[in-house]
Amino acid sequence: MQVDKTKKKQALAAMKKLQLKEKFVLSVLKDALKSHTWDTLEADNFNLLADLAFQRQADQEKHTTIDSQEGQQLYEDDGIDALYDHHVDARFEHKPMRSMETSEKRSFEAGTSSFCKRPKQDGIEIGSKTNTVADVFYGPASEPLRHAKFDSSEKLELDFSNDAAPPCGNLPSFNVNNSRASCSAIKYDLHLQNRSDFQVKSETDHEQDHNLGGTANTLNSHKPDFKLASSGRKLSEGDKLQEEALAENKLRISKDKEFSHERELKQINLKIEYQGERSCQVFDRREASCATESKNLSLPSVDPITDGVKGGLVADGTAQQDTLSICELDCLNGVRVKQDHLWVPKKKGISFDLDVESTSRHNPLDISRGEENIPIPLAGDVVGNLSPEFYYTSKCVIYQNAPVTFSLAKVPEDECCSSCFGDCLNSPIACACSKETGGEYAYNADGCLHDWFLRKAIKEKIRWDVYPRDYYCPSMSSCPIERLKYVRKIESCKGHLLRKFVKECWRKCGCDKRCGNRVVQRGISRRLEVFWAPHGKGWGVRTLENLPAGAFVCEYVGEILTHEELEGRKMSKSGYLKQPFPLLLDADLCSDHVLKNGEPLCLDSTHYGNIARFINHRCYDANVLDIPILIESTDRHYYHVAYFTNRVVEVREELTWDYEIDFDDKHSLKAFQCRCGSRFCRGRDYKLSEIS
Ligand SMILES: C[S@@+](CC[C@H](N)C(=O)[O-])C[C@H]1O[C@@H](n2cnc3c(N)ncnc32)[C@H](O)[C@@H]1O
Repeated sequence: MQVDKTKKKQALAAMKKLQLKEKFVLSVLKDALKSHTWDTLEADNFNLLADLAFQRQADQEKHTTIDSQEGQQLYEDDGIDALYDHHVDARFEHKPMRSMETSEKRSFEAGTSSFCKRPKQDGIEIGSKTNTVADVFYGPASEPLRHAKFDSSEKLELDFSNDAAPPCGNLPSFNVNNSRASCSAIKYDLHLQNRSDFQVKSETDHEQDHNLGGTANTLNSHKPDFKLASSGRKLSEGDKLQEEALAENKLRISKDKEFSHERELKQINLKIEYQGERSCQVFDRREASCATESKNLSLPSVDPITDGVKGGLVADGTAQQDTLSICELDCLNGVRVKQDHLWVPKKKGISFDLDVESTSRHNPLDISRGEENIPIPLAGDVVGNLSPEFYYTSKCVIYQNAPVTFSLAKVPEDECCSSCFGDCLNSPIACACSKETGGEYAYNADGCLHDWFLRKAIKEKIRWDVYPRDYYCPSMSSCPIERLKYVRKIESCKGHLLRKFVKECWRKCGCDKRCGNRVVQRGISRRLEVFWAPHGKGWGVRTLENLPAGAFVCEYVGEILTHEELEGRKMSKSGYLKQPFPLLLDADLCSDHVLKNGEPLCLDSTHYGNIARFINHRCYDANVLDIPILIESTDRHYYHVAYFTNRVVEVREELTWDYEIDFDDKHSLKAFQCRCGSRFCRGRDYKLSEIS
């Protein structure tokens, strides 16, 4: 059957949105047309075609051989294969969700189908490749970062929902461009499309500022958070004007000075002008701040814009200059805001200047301060410090009492490979270090986890998710973790997942440092970046390169604490641990050996940590998995926690990990309003119930 070019183009465009390759789609289309009419294929925005394409993709993937049958046999089949097939599809976002109930199928609309690989939440495509401001300014990550790049014809889609709040909470956010060569200031006019969807059209306005070293700075994704009056509520004068301002596209945000990207001392002048005919207070200034977000981020509720306002603004359109008292604010993230003038220019509404000083100790080009093999940059699309402040360390450090000592004498001869040479992976006989994984190395020659190991580890987690009760701690109410909790009623332990460990070769082994069985100890080798994550999650981590499944991302590094010490920390400071997440080293807690108080350990990256402290949580279908790694000893009560990708992860995708939060546990300090966006989100009900 002949299909005209336009139709074919439409089909390809729709499939492209689902990240299906053109060649692949053409071949599916060719076969599909043998048994289906064009009309059925194109109905519901190519629903059937998408279905067939994903079916074909799934069939092809089924035929992919698992690379080590012997290794797989290591672990006897535990009967959860069916579950695995069901859930792995969900975890592997890039696979079709074939196992979904038909009733779950929503009508397909390119990019929103239930078969769409990227789940959506509230209409926001997670990890989507729409033009974010950062994308437009910096281009795709494969291009050198931090070059001002802006196509004034581009329309930027900015998300003014609760998502892209600047780290400094109350401050407008702006880009810092580290390129010293170019210099441009960009003015935006905000255009109101509808109440929840703004679009920002740009007008480039190149201004050279040689006085400040020619450093470029672009005002970016300003999140005014101008709340429109909710329907049903009587509009105040301010609300009305605010709505009017937005509706009339009269709001202009610009900055009029360049500044140096070095964070020690920075002066930024931002101007927000209302360009309507009517002057006076255009919007409630408190509402112009990111107040909602600041609550989530535990930022001070002080509003630098509103605080200190002296006197009111005139309502009759005549000019009046108003001065703010100096308001200095130390946001938790270290940004200090100094504001000394708020003035109302004649006829043109309001305008104000903010001077921002940053006091961060982190170098945005490498927050690791050279601790890692490769720099860990802080994405340049927002200004703000990493909060709360911490010291970057690439190796775990003992806080005080943790009984962790390593010595060569403690490593038994049969638990190392002193007679090995070079690369153990090339040795015809697997060395003693592979005993932990049944005589097979967990890593392949590319330094990634073998598929068989990865799949087992994923299954392990799924089993845990589905049958947590199978994992009750044998010691139940005497669980060493529960015993330490400062709650009146000691609850019986909800269980600890007994994990499969990987043992790496180490100093007592005869092999080379480059031996293939030494991956985690060699440190980060992939290009990663800390960025301001979408959907109000705060900072996050994304990859700047495509990662295969099983790739080592980073280790979770922090202070090694005893449980008593951790509980003490929790008690000592209200709100402590709200940001970084302490991690229990409980991968072997349920074995026969019952640990005494003080023995169970945990890692806390609040004060000392590495990039892992920025990895955000995602319920269930996160793309990285934590694997316990033994390096210096085979004593499982202290081990390294390493993150590996559990599927292919694309460049610029956010890396997420399932914190295994018990959202039902109201005592848990860990609980937060989950904004992971996963369709399997466990925290959503919690969130809704908490809000209502
Ligand atoms: C380990 S830190 C991750 C880095 C953190 N976003 C930051 O800005 O430092 C964990 C904290 O991040 C936030 N977070 C992580 N995942 C989240 C999610 N799915 N939804 C909402 N907040 C999240 C929570 O505040 C949590 O306590």
